[in-house]
Amino acid sequence: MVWPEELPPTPEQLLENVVGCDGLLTMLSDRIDAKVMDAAGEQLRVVSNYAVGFNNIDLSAAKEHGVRVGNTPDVLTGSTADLAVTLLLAAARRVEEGSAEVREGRWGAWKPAALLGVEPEGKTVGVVGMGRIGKAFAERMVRGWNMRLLYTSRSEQEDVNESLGGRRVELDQLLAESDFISVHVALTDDTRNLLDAAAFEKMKPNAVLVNTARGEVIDQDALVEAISSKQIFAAGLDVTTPEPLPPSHPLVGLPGVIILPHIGSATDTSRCGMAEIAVDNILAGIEGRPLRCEVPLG
Ligand SMILES: NC(=O)c1ccc[n+]([C@@H]2O[C@H](COP(=O)([O-])OP(=O)(O)OC[C@H]3O[C@@H](n4cnc5c(N)ncnc54)[C@H](O)[C@@H]3O)[C@@H](O)[C@H]2O)c1
Ligand SMILES: O=C(O)[C@H](O)CO
Repeated sequence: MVWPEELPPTPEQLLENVVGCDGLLTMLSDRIDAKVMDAAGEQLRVVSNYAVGFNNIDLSAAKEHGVRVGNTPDVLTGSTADLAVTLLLAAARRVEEGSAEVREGRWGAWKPAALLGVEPEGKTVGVVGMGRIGKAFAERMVRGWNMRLLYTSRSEQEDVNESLGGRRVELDQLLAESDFISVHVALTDDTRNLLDAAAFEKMKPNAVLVNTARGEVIDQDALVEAISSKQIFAAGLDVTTPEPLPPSHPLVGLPGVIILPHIGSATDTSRCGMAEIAVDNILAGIEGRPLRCEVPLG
């Protein structure tokens, strides 16, 4: 069956509707854990996530249940890196605030010091998590704006060091020296709330923070405080927790913050590429063939 509603199934609806399925094609709003796998039944062979991130799937439970897991890497790397650049520039140049002034009829006159922003040219960019999207973002910033590159990674990235002049550093150094910080780590137990109040204290007052990874990597209460107290300059977020963020949340409408509805991969090219891989993955899993893109279960 194809879920017919506009909104994703609730956890209860998911449990009811997976019964008897051989494969599940899931989205990041579907939490797939042992309960769901038990409800599906023993014939469940594959969970094919229509996303590169797979933090919504319990991999240990998948291993225990003999269920393979697929994801959709690469085809969305460029589009998501482009959106990180878009957010960086939009936050740095206060596009949201300016646009709101025009829309709401508050724009009085051109003034020399109105809506002053910060420029990336020649500054330092810090990439938190140098995976596929982190690299594509770093390439854009170093080649486009001649930036000095710092990054965190679980291992040294020789190609990044050689081709982009990158330097792998500890997170604290990245936070203290970067003018622009972009988050690209996968969400895991190690990266949840990686950027907390202590991290914001280390950042420069002119820092612009971008997150296109997962909302849970940033402590949002700490971010509200950091922006409100001008501890950092601005933030551009494609991801939040929860999604959608209620309109009453203090981050919504906070000057200096621009929030998008998780559209990093929202281009025809990326979404069609993701669909092809996700369909290939579920068919291969059901038929017992190797998945085109398989998530290792450890
Ligand atoms: N906004 C969107 O629409 C959108 C689109 C695509 C991906 N994403 C998010 O972006 C993430 C990255 O995608 P990708 O294709 O680059 O994946 P990737 O696996 O290539 O990169 C993730 C990187 O995080 C690193 N990492 C994990 N734990 C770490 C830690 N504790 N410290 C430092 N680095 C750590 C990994 O080593 C890896 O290099 C996805 O997991 C997903 O959450 C969001
Ligand atoms: O992980 C992913 O792929 C995104 O969040 C949606 O494209």
